[in-house]
Amino acid sequence: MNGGILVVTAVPAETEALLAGLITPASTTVAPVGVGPAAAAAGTARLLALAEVAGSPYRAVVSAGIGGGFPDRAALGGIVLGTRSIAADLGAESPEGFLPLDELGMSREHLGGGPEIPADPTLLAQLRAALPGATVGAVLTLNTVTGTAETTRVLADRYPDAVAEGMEGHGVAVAAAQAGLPFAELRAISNPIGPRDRGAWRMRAAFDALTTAAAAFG
Ligand SMILES: O=C(O)c1cccc(C(=O)CC[C@H]2O[C@@H](n3cnc4c(=O)[nH]cnc43)[C@H](O)[C@@H]2O)c1
Repeated sequence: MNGGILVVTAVPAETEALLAGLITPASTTVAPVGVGPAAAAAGTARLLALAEVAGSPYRAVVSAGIGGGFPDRAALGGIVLGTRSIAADLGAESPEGFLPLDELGMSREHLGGGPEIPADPTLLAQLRAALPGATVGAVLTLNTVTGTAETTRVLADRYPDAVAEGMEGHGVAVAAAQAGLPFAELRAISNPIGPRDRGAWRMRAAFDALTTAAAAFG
């Protein structure tokens, strides 16, 4: 869509939930690009490049979908807006703890967008104004869904401002950064981060929240 926003999700069900809530569908493209940061980065970069080649580049990119919420930081069925998207397992272990990619001595040109990519302030402000009930904080991107109390505690301690986790945000952010486009991340909380417990999932509430939140994209 010429000059429109590109909203990418992991799976078609998330795309459909958002499409059901758009007010002006002509100004927003919603598309599934795959699960995990690699698929999300590759799929988003391809869509951005195709639009550029067609002479109708997008003006902004949003990573949207369901996600896990840190207990007491983000409510089930609520919406989270990311202040920054963090590649929380991209780096190196050491006896002193996790070392993020930018602390491994590599030159900046090899870091892509870097292991932490901030949301565009103007785009985030627009989304916050449209979604005043949203929880705002850092969103982690992980290749592995957190499933133990220990990992939950480690991540919560390492990132005190993190409110949610997903598997795509940072990958989408890298594609947006490399295309020079504003980026933001939106997550509807489907499950608490912690010991694996399918009984605690609230998928219907999260998908309904995505549909309601879609009005923020126009
Ligand atoms: O099998 C499990 O234990 C499990 C727990 C949570 C999510 C899944 C998924 O397969 C969904 C991955 C999909 O949804 C996003 N998502 C939703 N909740 C989380 C989460 O707690 N941590 C990370 N990602 C989550 C994610 O962005 C993927 O697109 C399985």
